[in-house]
Amino acid sequence: MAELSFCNLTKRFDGAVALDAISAEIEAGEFVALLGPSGCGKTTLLRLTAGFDQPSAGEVRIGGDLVAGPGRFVPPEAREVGIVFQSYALWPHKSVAGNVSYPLEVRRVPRAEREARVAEALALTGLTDFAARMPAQLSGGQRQRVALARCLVFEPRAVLLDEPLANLDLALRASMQEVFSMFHRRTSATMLYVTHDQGEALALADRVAVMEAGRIRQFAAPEVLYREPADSFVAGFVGDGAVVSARLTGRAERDGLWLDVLGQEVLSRSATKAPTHVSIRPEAITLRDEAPLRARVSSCTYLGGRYRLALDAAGESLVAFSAQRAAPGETLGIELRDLWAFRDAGAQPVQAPALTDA
Ligand SMILES: Nc1ncnc2c1ncn2[C@@H]1O[C@H](COP(=O)(O)OP(=O)(O)OP(=O)(O)O)[C@@H](O)[C@H]1O
Repeated sequence: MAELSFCNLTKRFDGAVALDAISAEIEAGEFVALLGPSGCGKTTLLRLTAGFDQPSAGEVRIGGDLVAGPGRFVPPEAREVGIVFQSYALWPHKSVAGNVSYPLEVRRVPRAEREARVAEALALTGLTDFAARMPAQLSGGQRQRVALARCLVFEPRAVLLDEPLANLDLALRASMQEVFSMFHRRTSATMLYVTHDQGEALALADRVAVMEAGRIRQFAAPEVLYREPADSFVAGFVGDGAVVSARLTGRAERDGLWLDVLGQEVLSRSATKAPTHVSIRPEAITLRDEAPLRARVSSCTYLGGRYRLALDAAGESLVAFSAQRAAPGETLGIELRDLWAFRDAGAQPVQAPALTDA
């Protein structure tokens, strides 16, 4: 049974739709990221799950129990979910151990058990040596670990995290990502993690829900989002690369469709027989001097170990990787392979005229 489930979940603020009939299921122990641009409804979905807001329509279930829906609303304190905010929200006058112990005191857990569980939670988050410190004496990363320890100590059914790393610098974000991963592996907690940072979502989550304008555009494993984006929005928002229009040549094979892409006939993977666009990831472009498709280098950036080339080819902007530096203005030959084709809502598939051997 799904641990968290949303059915036609809708939230309107003064008539404006923030969440538009979302349905999704999250399995016990899954780490799910909600990814999307500012204002797409990520925090609203988290707040409805926590019980800080009531839905305008639809249902939220936790562990199969209806916690919000027609005629029913379970308040946040009775939902048994842990929440980690960007702002840490620690008690400033309690020590680290005091903060972590608090949820157990509220639940009237006996002292000996409380002390054992606090020690365990501090050990799991690497805070044992900081037990007696006050929050003001900690770094941002350490404070966030206290917030995590405080939420795992009462063994919640699910942990909700709202941009927990947004206040930390880049190096600390990377090391805290490892703390979250380790925490998830060791506790098998169900986690719902809000971020607008695609790197964070792809690195941490088992599955990512890509949201836009109150809807989920695609809910899939990171590798699937990258290799098989459902539409132009997902292809553009997740990972590097380009989206260009494609035309059917009418030829199909067991492992794909032949499409006219930038004037070349390219075998493409697809889930639909009538695609309108292709996603061209940098790995799908091979540089080859004698290739007939010509591309002009518009910029070259060193990434460490390889170069990222921004290219113009047949009026489209592409991205390729190269082992060698290239000069802006230089012309290169490129080959396309292993493209992913999809149909964009509203776009009509087009049949290409027969390609001639140029
Ligand atoms: N209390 C509120 N009153 C009115 N409108 C609200 C309220 N809370 C959110 N909204 C609106 O609902 C929409 C979704 O907001 P939400 O905070 O869920 O987005 P988000 O994806 O979390 O964005 P961000 O990444 O900027 O935090 C936005 O248009 C926002 O302005």
